Amino acid sequence: MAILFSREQELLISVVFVFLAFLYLYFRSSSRSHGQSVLPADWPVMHMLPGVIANLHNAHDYFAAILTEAGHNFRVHIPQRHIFLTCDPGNVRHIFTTNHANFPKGREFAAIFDIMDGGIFTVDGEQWRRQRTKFQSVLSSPGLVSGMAACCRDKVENGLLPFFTHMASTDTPFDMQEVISRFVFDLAATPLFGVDPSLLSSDMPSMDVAVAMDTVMEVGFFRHVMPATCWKAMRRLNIGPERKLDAAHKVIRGFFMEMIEKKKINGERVCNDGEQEHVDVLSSYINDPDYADDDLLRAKLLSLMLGGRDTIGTTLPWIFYILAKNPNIVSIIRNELSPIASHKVAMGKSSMVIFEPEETKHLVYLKAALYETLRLYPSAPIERKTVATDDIMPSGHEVHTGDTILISLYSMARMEGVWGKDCRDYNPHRWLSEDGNKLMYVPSHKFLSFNSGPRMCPGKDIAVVQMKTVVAAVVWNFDMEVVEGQSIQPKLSCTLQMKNGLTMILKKRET
Ligand code: HEM
Repeated sequence: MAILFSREQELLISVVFVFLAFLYLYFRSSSRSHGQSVLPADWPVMHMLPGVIANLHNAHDYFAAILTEAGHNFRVHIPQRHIFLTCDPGNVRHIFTTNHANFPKGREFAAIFDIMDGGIFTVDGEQWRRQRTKFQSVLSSPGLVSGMAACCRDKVENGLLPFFTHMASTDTPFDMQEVISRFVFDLAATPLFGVDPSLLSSDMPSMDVAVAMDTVMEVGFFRHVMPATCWKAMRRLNIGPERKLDAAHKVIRGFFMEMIEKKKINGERVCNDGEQEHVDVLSSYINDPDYADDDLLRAKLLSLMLGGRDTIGTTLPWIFYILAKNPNIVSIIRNELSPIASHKVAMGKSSMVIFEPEETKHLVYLKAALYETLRLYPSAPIERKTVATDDIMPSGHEVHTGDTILISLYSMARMEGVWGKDCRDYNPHRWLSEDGNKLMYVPSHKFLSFNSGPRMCPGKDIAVVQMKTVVAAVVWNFDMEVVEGQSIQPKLSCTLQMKNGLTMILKKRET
């Protein structure tokens, strides 16, 4: 009886939320005047939830507007939750480094990403430490990182460039985000399983697993914003986004179980980049007693797959979009690539120039352009932490046990107080030393795109190598154009994918 009553109550809460959100939208659209405060009103019962929901379609810019007006920190009060929203670098250093033990991800975070529960992204404390140590030892194994770099180079030469050449020769517009999504799926899965799923191939197979992974991030965003009782009620009733997520979970589970079963039958396989063979990551995990449980193994592998796939897959379309709009920056990148390319052409290599990972290592401007993209368009635009015990932030704000802290990376990039008056401009020069020969040191609590402190991204170096390989090859061999009339905006998701994709036309360059 008690359980029934609780479900009815949860459903009622959901209906009331939706009703109030619509009501608020209606009044807002007819009442907001220019110059009015963007800070959400604190209503009885619903507190700030109606204001937050009314601006959800534009959440990241809305948070940036709030934090600009409020001075880098703001308390968001919604039913059942106290949220401290910040983009203050001093607070970030405190949360991620100085007092990081007091700011775990927390159980609610694990519940939100239940398909990954037990994987490195959702656990804290000793469980996290063990997985981090394991992953770092796998990454440090001789040949794995160079194998990942080599696999990327190989896929650029045999997958991405032939596809682009075909589209360019027929003047056909295509969705760059979808093509990159196929490419990074293969890029992340090949070293993980030792098998190339070949999503980027001429027959363009179904992307249902990649789409299911995107759904986890989209519904994850919804769960972050909604009071837990609301999304849990929807999950029990299997309605709305929760219904979509349930279907996505089934697809993901099926894919990972298939890969694990194949591995058990076929034993250790290798990722072959044509010249050398490299042992895959799954082979290093499959006989480890910490990973004996299949569900846990799946959750842990999914975390690694998302770590490599979603991040690079989100960043590359943004950089192509920005470069297509900034021909002057493309020219500077080409000037930097030119000595390497001329050498290759003089050696009589094919008309399509591929830059080896070793060759792009020292290219400073290319790296500055990548970092500038990640600054303005961080692949994880929001980080979330929980407060373990009462604390006082360097900004003077008090936070209390159980509070949620949301750190808006997207907003931090848009704060004049952090990045200067031109913070909203795309300007790779801000990363360069005066003589332009070196990259300036920027602390990770200010440039948080790869996280900061003990949980800093362990894949950063390999990610930069891979992205440089892709961007150098595309920029050198093609001119890029964004098809007019598109609305380019972030999707409502935990990653900063583009909502409507990115339709582009490429033209082969005569070099
Ligand atoms: C553009 C590329 C990348 C970006 C921007 C990026 C960013 C991040 C961020 C922000 C986190 C913290 C996430 C959180 O705890 O909420 C993270 C963690 C992590 N990343 Fe990356 N990442 C990138 C590429 C990669 C790659 C290629 C790999 C794998 C080779 C990887 C593996 C991981 C892992 C395992 C963690 C968890 C670390 C921990 O919790 O201790 N990342 N990354």
